[in-house]
Amino acid sequence: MIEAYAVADVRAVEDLARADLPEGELMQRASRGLAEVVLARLADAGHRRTGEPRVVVLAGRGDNGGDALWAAAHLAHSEVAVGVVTLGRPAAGDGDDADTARAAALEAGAVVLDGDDRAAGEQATALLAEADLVVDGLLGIGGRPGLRDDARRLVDAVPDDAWVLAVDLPSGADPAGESLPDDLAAQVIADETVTFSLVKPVHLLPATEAAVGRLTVVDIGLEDDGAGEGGALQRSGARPVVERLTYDDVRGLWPVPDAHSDKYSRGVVGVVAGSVQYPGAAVLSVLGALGAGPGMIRYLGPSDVQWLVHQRAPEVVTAAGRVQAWVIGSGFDLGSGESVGADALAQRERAHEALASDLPVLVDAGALELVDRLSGRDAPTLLTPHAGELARLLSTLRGEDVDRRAVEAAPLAHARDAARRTGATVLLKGSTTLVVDPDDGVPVRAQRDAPAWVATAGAGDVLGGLCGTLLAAGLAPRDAGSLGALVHGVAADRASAGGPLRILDLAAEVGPAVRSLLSR
Ligand SMILES: NC(=O)C1=CN([C@@H]2O[C@H](COP(=O)(O)OP(=O)(O)OC[C@H]3O[C@@H](n4cnc5c(N)ncnc54)[C@H](O)[C@@H]3O)[C@@H](O)[C@H]2O)[C@@H](O)CC1
Ligand SMILES: Nc1ncnc2c1ncn2[C@@H]1O[C@H](COP(=O)(O)OP(=O)(O)O)[C@@H](O)[C@H]1O
Ligand SMILES: [K+]
Repeated sequence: MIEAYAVADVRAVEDLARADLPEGELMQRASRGLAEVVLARLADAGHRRTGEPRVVVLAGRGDNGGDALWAAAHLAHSEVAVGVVTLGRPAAGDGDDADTARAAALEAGAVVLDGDDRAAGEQATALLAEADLVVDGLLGIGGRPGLRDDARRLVDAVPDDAWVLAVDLPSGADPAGESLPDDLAAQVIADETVTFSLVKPVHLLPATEAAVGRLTVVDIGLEDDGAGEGGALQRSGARPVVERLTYDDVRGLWPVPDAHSDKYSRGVVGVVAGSVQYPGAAVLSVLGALGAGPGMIRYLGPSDVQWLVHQRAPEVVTAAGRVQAWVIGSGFDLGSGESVGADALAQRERAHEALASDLPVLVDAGALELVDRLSGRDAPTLLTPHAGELARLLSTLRGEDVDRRAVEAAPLAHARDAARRTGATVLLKGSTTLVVDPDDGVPVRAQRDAPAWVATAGAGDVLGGLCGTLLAAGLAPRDAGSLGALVHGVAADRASAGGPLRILDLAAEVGPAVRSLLSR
């Protein structure tokens, strides 16, 4: 599991650690670790042009700039050609003279330019044009989202083929990971981000993760080292606010049958999905559920759709009976007004019954409009909207128009609001999928496991079925949603293998994905 801590907690942990250490020690550890990563990337050489490697370090006025400036000094000592552009007066480390790091970089042979000076600004642009690797030390966890014009001019001058390595986080990104900057161009888009001991929400949440690139964690000694006393993190009592399941977590969470299992104890999934208009969604929902290994599937829906489901999955039972969790809504066409047909009415009735039951229910797509049926529901409930569906759901809940773009600009806040208002767990789909519990104190899960090729019709239907099997096996909605998203992503990766994928292939890869994850 990867765990991220809120910025205020990170500062408290760092303060605790600093109290036991010589002045400036944490920044020295951070900058040395950072310089080592730079040296390793230069050695990788894939992104290097011919000739001697040129590193340009952008250093802002805070401690993020201090880290970058000290790293520049270490690099210059390692015979790397380093140019530094400062904006404002960079800090030089806890309690140090503000000029020490700058002087150290100069003395080690780095070219240091004052980016606030107009003439030097032009030199800085020329220096950047030749860079193989750019270290972004403009803003760290003290940064407000967005970049000022002076910083932006420098960032705009970074060549496309330079490796952009952000210190702690890409400057301009919201450290809390809550929102996109107003102007998307006003942030650094990093190839890699080097952070120090603790992962922060910016690194895992959907509004900011895409700008982070590859995440590398350098240990500066904030966590328990196993030597007995407990590290600053443990002593602070800080709890993570965001979590990400990794492949190694699957074995501990996945419901694996044993000698005492039978089809009922493993879990029967009831699927109420599809319509005469969208029959395929029923097939995909059922195949997603089957891939995850349920005890049994009951499919309820129009007889033509049942027939289609049976063509693909003869083991599906279509008679009513015992169920341990429901999956409702994929491919619904519930109709409205006078145009409601008998099939649509019957589907609506089945969905109402599922929501009125005391069984876990996964509510997808068309069934999300039955939101008024959620009030008073105590049983586990997992809503699985994409951004557009969440905007519609919130419009209904708030009684005012919520735009899809508003959801995309601040995904976590919107998912949290929907979870609070409905009392359900909300899984918001996207390239990073969020799973938000209605209880604010529970860490949010943020999964990013799928290739972008999976953004194709039907992928969500498979996900719903897959998560439904996990609910029927007894997993809580947060575990079912995040584990389901992980496995869905791995299956998509296998089906894609770097190219376009068909949804039936994705569904067929769910079982093999589980097998490979369980045998790690
Ligand atoms: N505190 C510690 O013990 C450690 C801190 N470290 C580094 O210190 C960083 C945090 O340093 P700071 O707290 O100084 O914060 P920053 O380095 O993020 O800088 C904040 C400064 O930038 C200004 N600013 C904020 N947003 C701006 C914007 N959008 N445009 C222009 N100026 C803006 C602020 O007014 C403030 O002066 C971390 O990210 C990390 O890189 C590391 O050295 C590890 C140890
Ligand atoms: N750019 C992307 N990268 C990775 N995964 C994505 C991306 N866009 C969407 N997804 C995933 O694809 C699936 C799409 O589901 P959904 O929007 O419900 O589609 P549909 O309703 O057609 O099945 C979700 O699992 C979502 O998380
Ligand atoms: K930075």
